Amino acid sequence: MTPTDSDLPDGATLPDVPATSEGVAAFKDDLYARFRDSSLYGETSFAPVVVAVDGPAGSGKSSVSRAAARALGFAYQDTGAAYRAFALHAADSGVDLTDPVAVIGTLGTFEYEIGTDPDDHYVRVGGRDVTDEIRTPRVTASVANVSKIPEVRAYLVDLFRQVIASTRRPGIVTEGRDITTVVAPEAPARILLTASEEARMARRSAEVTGQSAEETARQLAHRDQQDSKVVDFMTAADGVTTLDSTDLDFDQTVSAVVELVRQAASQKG
Ligand SMILES: Nc1ncnc2c1ncn2[C@@H]1O[C@H](COP(=O)(O)OP(=O)(O)OP(=O)(O)O)[C@@H](O)[C@H]1O
Ligand SMILES: Nc1ccn([C@@H]2O[C@H](COP(=O)(O)O)[C@@H](O)[C@H]2O)c(=O)n1
Repeated sequence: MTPTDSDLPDGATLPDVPATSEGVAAFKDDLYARFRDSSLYGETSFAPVVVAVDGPAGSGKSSVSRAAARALGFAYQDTGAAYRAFALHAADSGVDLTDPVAVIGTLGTFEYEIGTDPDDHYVRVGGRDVTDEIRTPRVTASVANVSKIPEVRAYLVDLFRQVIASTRRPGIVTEGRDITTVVAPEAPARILLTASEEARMARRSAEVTGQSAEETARQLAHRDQQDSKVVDFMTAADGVTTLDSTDLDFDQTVSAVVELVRQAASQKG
């Protein structure tokens, strides 16, 4: 939706929209900066700029997307958190996770909330904070049982789109496995974030304690293998830019994502 002066604080006005694409990009940067620095998010009615990020386990989707969202003044949505939270909810409901009908039956009682502020990320189910619990090996090992069920995917894809539509920031970085292809195929910036299996395993091993590097690597490879039967997140779909972070450090990877978003904004402008 085109912004108008009524979207701004009393007395503030929007500058004239410049005629060139570079001018439009600069205009948007200026606009985003205004909203990033203001408390106006609650009063805007812009369609958010969607940045879609997919990739395999350990590629840096969550950490890089969150940092990029912070740098851009955008919201951040971790969709894997919803699959994890739903797996926890279904297990806590006492159903057998290998029984799809029983699992689908628990969707009706799944009360999910996610914090999309990159500086205040939380996940709640039924009002209970499960931000840390959904990262436990028990949940990680069980999540593929629910994420492979088409009815669960359809329900969560709808939920992700609602979160995107309800953001009050100028944009939202949404990451997962099927964001570039299913959740937001029309997003102006679509990125497949990859890294070699060795790099991903080494990064994941560095953060996991209490388990051998071999076991961590085995679990990561197993999860990718299970997940890739359901969605293809190893090859970039048409129009999706591959960003290989194998030889980039964390900050370089975040900068590369931000640059891709700026390029996409200027092309659209
Ligand atoms: N370019 C990079 N260089 C070094 N470390 C990185 C880089 N990108 C990410 N990391 C680190 O790799 C680890 C895994 O990243 P992250 O958890 O964001 O991956 P992910 O793709 O979300 O994984 P999963 O799908 O399993 O949740 C983190 O410790 C993160 O800080
Ligand atoms: N778009 C997505 C996101 C996630 N999944 C499934 O959830 C699991 C956990 O995701 P993380 O990003 O937190 O690792 C993942 O292994 C997938 O099974 C998905 O299917 N689609």
